[in-house]
Amino acid sequence: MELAGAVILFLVFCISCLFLISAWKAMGNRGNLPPGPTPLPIVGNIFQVKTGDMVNSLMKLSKKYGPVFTVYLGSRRVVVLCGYEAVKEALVDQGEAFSGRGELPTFNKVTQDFGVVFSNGERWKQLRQFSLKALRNLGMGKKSLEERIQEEAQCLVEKLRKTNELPFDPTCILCQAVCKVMCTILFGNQLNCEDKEFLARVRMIDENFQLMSSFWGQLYDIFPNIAKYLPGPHNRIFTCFEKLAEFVAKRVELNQETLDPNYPRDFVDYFLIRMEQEKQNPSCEINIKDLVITALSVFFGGTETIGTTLRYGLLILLKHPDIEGKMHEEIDRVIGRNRSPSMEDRSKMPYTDAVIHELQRYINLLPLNICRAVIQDTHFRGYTIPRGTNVFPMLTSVLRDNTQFSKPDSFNPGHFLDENGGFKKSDASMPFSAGKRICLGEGLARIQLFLYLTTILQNFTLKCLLDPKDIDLTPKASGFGNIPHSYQLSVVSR
Ligand code: HEM
Repeated sequence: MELAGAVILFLVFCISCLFLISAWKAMGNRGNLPPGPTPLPIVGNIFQVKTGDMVNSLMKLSKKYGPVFTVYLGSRRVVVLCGYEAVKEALVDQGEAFSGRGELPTFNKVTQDFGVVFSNGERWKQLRQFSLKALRNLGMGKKSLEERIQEEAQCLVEKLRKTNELPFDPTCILCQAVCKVMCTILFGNQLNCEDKEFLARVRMIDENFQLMSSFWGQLYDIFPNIAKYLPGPHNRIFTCFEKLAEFVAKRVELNQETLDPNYPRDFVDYFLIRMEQEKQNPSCEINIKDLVITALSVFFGGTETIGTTLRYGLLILLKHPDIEGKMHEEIDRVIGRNRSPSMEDRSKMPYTDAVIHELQRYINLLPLNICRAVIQDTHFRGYTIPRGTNVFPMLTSVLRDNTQFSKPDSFNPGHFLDENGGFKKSDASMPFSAGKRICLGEGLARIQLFLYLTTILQNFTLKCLLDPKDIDLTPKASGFGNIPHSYQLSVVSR
């Protein structure tokens, strides 16, 4: 018996060794892939790409291997692109080849490959076209939507006034304002935004963005097949996403029940009508799950990105009161104190415009971008990247590229001003990414950032409990997103 046991153990050992060696060989067989550190079986480049510090580890590796290199996150092969030139060449010059969406396991557990953000192929093309058309019909870039945001900006001012110049954490107030606008776009005006369930969902959006960017979120994104068995805060991500998906699915059902095809009220209505029109079209691949997941992605993606940019932005302005002062001066001169800021004002406000561009550059909200994939075998800078390979077109390396910005690590609105104080564009300013999958909400985000920030500063001066020199602008977590440290501020009426 003992001998039989030893033989079995020996066989298991031999088979495991063979498996590990063949896995190692397969990973080591680079073909004509870009260079990179040698991976270990199963855990890949665990010693080079540090969980919890993915962004910095990848930037360090680019110093050794150059602007295009390969790493293994567990057993997933990822080609990393660094610097404006490499990212632009891939996403813009070879836009079609790099237009696939790669994996983001923390999201994929809920979305699978449904919805506009994570679908691929013909289904993605149709979803993107559907979504853009619906947003345009709803007035993206038109006066009606601008008026809705102006109205919300005034509500925000009222709420800020009620703080009576006492210190508060701005996270919820800002997130709520943005979320209300996103809800009007997606679900019309029927939603009661003071409702407890709605407010709980708003908190979940922020909580999830923080969790996804934390050590645990990164651990799950690198080793989903191991992390799914581990207890830990990452499991909360899926509870929150499921609750958010339930909330959105309920709203979609309500829209279905009350739909009048002649009077579409919101994004969901436009989508439902288009789905009905395409019912007989055999090449239409879109179904109700695509609508729910698209609405969930826009609800989550739209709210959290703008909310965090505003929160981080106010913290940066607290550290730079001189810059806030110059914005006050421009707002007073161009808009005055007696009317609401509007998008027409922006072209007359080069300083404010430059500050907002610089805020987005410096905050660098999604440093890794959202993972892409190549949709065919792709020749790139002398290498061959096999079809389906995941790609990180690192936005951090573009927004902090020292060939494009004179002082990339400092906050300096001068990056976007010419010698006469006029606004100066920069091709490397791509917080919304570039190419065929460029952020669908760029226009909407730019309107909201401009209107909220100018309306806040038209009415208030920002005050902090700390001395500006003690304010820490480094992110408290940097993974999927860059998350600012928690802080309190007070707003003093002007
Ligand atoms: C400050 C605000 C925002 C930032 C920094 C931002 C950034 C990004 C980035 C970097 C991507 C990935 C693009 C790529 O794959 O190359 C993206 C995709 C996307 N964003 Fe945004 N975003 C913002 C606001 C919004 C808003 C308000 C919406 C809602 C309409 C939105 C909807 C989307 C969608 C649907 C995609 C997926 C597009 C696709 O795969 O075709 N985003 N965003």
